[in-house]
Amino acid sequence: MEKIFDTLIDSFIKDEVGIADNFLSISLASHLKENLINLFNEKKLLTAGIGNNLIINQNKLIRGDVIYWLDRKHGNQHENDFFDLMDKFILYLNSTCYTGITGYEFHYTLYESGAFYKKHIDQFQNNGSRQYSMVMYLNEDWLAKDGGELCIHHENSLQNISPENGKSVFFKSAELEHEVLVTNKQRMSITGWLKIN
Ligand SMILES: O=C(O)CCC(=O)C(=O)O
Ligand SMILES: [Fe+2]
Repeated sequence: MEKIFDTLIDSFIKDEVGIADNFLSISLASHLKENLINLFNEKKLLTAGIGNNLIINQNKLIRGDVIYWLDRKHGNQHENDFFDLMDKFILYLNSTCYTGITGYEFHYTLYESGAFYKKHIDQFQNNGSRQYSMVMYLNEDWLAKDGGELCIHHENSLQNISPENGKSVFFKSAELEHEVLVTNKQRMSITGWLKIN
């Protein structure tokens, strides 16, 4: 476990964007994906930032994903295994990097074919609690032609990261602009933020 945490943290320190393949075990990734598909079929995934229809329609020009927040209160075994993993990661991060993270939030995310999320940063203007962004992908056999890369806008370059099953990406929420390029296939993930409250 610690080896995979080190991979994520070391690459973050070196490159601003941490990447660890197989951060989620094959079994945890497949259970979480099954949860996500069930929630989607039950129509529980919704547009983020619900407001009136005008806002929703404006929002769709910016982001086309639908989401559902994870919660230990759901009593779902696999969701709880995921939170156990995140608790271990945060303990490790706080003890090795003195990050002082005190909380987190994570949602399931689904992009239908044709969806995207335009360039943005993850910290809200009126709330600086989000410190680190973390995305974990749930897509088996992702091919280059499927698109849907996470594109990181570094100062002088672009970095495209394909959303392959089990991969985790980790970066500072307030600093890095990024976008999700148009996906040509249904694209699933868990997205979240490590916070200081
Ligand atoms: O799914 C991704 O690769 C990134 C998603 C993202 O940027 C967000 O939800 O804020
Ligand atoms: Fe983002």
